[in-house]
Amino acid sequence: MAQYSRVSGTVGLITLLNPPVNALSAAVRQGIVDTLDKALSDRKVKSVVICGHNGKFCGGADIREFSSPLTGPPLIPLIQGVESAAKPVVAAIDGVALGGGLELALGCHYRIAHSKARLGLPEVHLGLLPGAGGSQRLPRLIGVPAALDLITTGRHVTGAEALQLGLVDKVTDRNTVDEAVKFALSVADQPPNSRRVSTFPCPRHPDLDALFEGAMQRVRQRARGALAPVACVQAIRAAATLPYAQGMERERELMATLFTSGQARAQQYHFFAQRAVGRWSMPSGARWDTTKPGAVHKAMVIGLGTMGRGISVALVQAGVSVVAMETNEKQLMEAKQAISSMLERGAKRRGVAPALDKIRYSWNMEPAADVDLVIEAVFEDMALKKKLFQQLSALCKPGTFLCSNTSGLDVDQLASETRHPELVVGMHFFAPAHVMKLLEVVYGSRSSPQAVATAMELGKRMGKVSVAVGNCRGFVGNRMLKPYLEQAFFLLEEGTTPEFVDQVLEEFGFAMGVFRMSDLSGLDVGWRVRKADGLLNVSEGHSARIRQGCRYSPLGDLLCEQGRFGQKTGRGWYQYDKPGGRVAKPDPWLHGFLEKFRTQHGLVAHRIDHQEVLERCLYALMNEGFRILEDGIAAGPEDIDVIYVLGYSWPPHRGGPMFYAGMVGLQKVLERLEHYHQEHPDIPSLKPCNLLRKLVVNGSPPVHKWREFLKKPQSQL
Ligand SMILES: CCCCCCCC/C=C\C=C\CC(=O)SCCNC(=O)CCNC(=O)[C@H](O)C(C)(C)COP(=O)(O)OP(=O)(O)OC[C@H]1O[C@@H](n2cnc3c(N)ncnc32)[C@H](O)[C@@H]1OP(=O)(O)O
Repeated sequence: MAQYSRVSGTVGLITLLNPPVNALSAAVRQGIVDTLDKALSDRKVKSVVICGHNGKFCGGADIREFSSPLTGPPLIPLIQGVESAAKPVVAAIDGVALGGGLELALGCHYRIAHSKARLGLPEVHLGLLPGAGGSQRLPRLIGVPAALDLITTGRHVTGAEALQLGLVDKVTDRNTVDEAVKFALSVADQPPNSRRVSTFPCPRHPDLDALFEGAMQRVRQRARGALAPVACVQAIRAAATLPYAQGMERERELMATLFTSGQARAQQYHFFAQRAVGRWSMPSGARWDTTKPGAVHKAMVIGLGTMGRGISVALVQAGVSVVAMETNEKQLMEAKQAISSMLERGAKRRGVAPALDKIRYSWNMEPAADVDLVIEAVFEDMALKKKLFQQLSALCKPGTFLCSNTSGLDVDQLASETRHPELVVGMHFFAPAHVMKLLEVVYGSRSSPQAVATAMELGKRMGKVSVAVGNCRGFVGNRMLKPYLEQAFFLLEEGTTPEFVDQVLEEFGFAMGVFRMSDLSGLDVGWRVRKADGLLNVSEGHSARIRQGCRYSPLGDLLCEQGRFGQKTGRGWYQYDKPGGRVAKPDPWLHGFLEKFRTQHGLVAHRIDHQEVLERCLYALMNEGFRILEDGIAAGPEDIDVIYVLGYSWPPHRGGPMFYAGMVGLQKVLERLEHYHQEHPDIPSLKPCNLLRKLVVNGSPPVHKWREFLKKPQSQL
């Protein structure tokens, strides 16, 4: 709804009221229509101010309403009504003006913003475009290049940046509504005719064709296969080349296509899933809303390789005092330099001073005695980590939380080395740790709810989306990666090439195919893990393609034995011009090696098509996702999907692997897995999981209903 009052004698004040973000629900839209009508028909009112309740202008259209038929006044004519008002209308922008909220402000004749307010058109992240005139008004107001940037990236700008762009008329650090009312009094006698943005000509640009071609190329590269960014560019092109009314018609057509697309559904699901994962629970019944996190003022990071450095930066930027520790003095100095420059670069980007005084460096563990939380990020070696946890347990003050950045080792084993296993949790960051938004918080069988709440809260402070998951090998993300990688290797053995597999996966929407990605992260990483798991030993009398009773591909190991570790050595699944080179080129040596391997193992290469590559890689991964749900390692499909989109570059417009399984159809996924498992009975990851069968038997319910079919995990406390 919207509240109405008359202030300062002649200003009609409309306040949008729909906590928490004053989204434009049907009731709010109706409220705006009614109150605007009141203001315009009140002869005492000379000008109008629109603001939002509780310091937030408006978070946009109410996304929850997108899945039901439209009720209440539609937004486009509503904004048109604001713009065509005969009395000046001023938007008082506090907090946020996003999506439909900013479009409403663009319909106002003046915009006054708080310097710290955030403005933006983030519809592209919901699979949409600014479809209430935003794609037509914004370029007319701030020019085509700036509009292309804001609309296709969906990025938010501060009030201060908005002033520079010409998006707002005035910025204030005082009370925005008071300033807007003063402003409204000052323009009360000025007819708003010349202030209607829809009547502005779109600023000219010397080479529109080149500009749009460049923009189209960029959006296609950034989000392969996503419809919304392309439609955004097309709509802005209409603004630049057509009269307003025709541009609006084009915007409507494009929006109608997007609105009903599976991609929009997937991205809106992802929006709510990111928020849903914050409402975590544990098998013991402990929950996010009944558990108080511990206070973390001071933390210690142990091990300053790439991960430890990024974690230190993320903590400092979140306002936590950090002791960064590394035993080797030379490495400590190198890390100090790297961390300082990361902090400086980050501060420059955010327009603040770098908080270099928030971090100090140590080559011994003594400072651990005085911190609230420790995150170890040492080499992925269980023996080393165990020793460290023993030492920490003896050194730290009572109540210090002990966290491991392990990407897959057993958190319970680490906890068992300490006097207080309840204080131990996994905090699995993703590289680069100060940039990537995902954090897997891993609870062991003895982790206390408070330890989990503390890690979850700390993740939030660092700007991350934290997902609480149970303890198992690889947790959620890396556990699911295993069958995916495995299939890719098997497909090479059976006849295809790394280039073809990567092409198929990149066409699906991954930024990088599995082999390109493996070259980037280093083939030796997986090799070391397989070695530790005893997988490199061939049992006597057995084929090299069978290990521990299952089909195994030694291809990755054979490349590592040749010193081919990927980009860093200039050779991997591809060749590079030099060690550290980034441009992957097909490698004839590798093709010859694959042929030799097949001959050696009596394999006859056969033609593998696009469908088989995609299905075997993705369905094996999804199947593991169903197993993870069945095992209670993830509480729901949203947790898995958020992990995959934010941590493993799963394309957001496909929602995440579990959502995608629902889109494909669970019945089809089951049938194809059955088919592939019949063809390859020695690959257990292709055997359809029971939960998948159960869901199919129960009519393939939509993803938000799957939790009803999951066993309630037993309390482990
Ligand atoms: C047939 C074809 C017809 C087509 C015609 C259609 C014409 C349509 C016309 C206009 C369309 C306009 C499109 C839009 O406006 S889409 C919405 C654009 N806005 C956004 O994307 C903003 C989304 N929100 C955020 O980014 C953040 O929530 C933010 C506002 C920055 C606040 O962040 P924070 O303080 O961190 O809080 P939370 O994110 O946790 O949010 C708090 C709760 O509020 C819920 N929320 C937020 N925004 C919305 C929204 N726009 N609609 C509904 N609900 C929203 C959010 O889910 C949280 O609730 P919960 O915890 O219960 O999930």
